[in-house]
Amino acid sequence: MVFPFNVVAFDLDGTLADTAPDLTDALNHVLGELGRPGIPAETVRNLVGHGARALLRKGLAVTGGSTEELVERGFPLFMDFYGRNICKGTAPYPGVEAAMDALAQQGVALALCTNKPESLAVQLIDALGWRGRFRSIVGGDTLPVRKPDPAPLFKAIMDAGGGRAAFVGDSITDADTARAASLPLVAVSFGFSDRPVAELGASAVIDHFDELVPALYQVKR
Ligand SMILES: O=C(O)COP(=O)(O)O
Ligand SMILES: [Mg+2]
Repeated sequence: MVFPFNVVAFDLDGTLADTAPDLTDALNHVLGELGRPGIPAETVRNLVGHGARALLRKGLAVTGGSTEELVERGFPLFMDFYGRNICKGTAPYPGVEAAMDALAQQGVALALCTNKPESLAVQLIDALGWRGRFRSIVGGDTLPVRKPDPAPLFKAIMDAGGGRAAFVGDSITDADTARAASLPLVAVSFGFSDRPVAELGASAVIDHFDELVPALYQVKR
């Protein structure tokens, strides 16, 4: 059977890898520098998905209040600390490399569409040894707009060669992006969603990456 998609685009944080430990360390480092208490990784999981500034803004909000001045003060500290510690506690989700191999064997091009700043996304993909797997990488600052605007997803797909495409993600941001792009979303149930994944309105939900290829056959359009 011919594979139903030419390009599969992936979100990064909470989809390909559990980045919460390193994001938490970086956020707590910055909060400490700004005189705030740290917050646990379980809370941080619910704050990721709208980019680094949004993470900082939400981290400040739950530890005493956020101002744009504090966000701007903290942002370079976050970029510096996280950049130096980006892959210490971060772990790929089980089966993700086998799933990427299976897609590549079908001739599918892999694209990355994350709200992480592009430089950090490239750095993390490099650290995970995945640079050769991705035909395109689009971050939250690659274009003037970020997810849930569909433009970054379209760019990631076109840069990867275009054609029939599906998106794989973990959060409401990804669901809104896929909807805006009129593309199918496969949602992962193990990511950073701040609400039950069943409520995202995804075309399919997977609990393990072994289910990705069958799910893509099922959602083909
Ligand atoms: O919020 C972020 O920094 C990135 O999150 P994403 O990879 O899930 O888009
Ligand atoms: Mg995500």
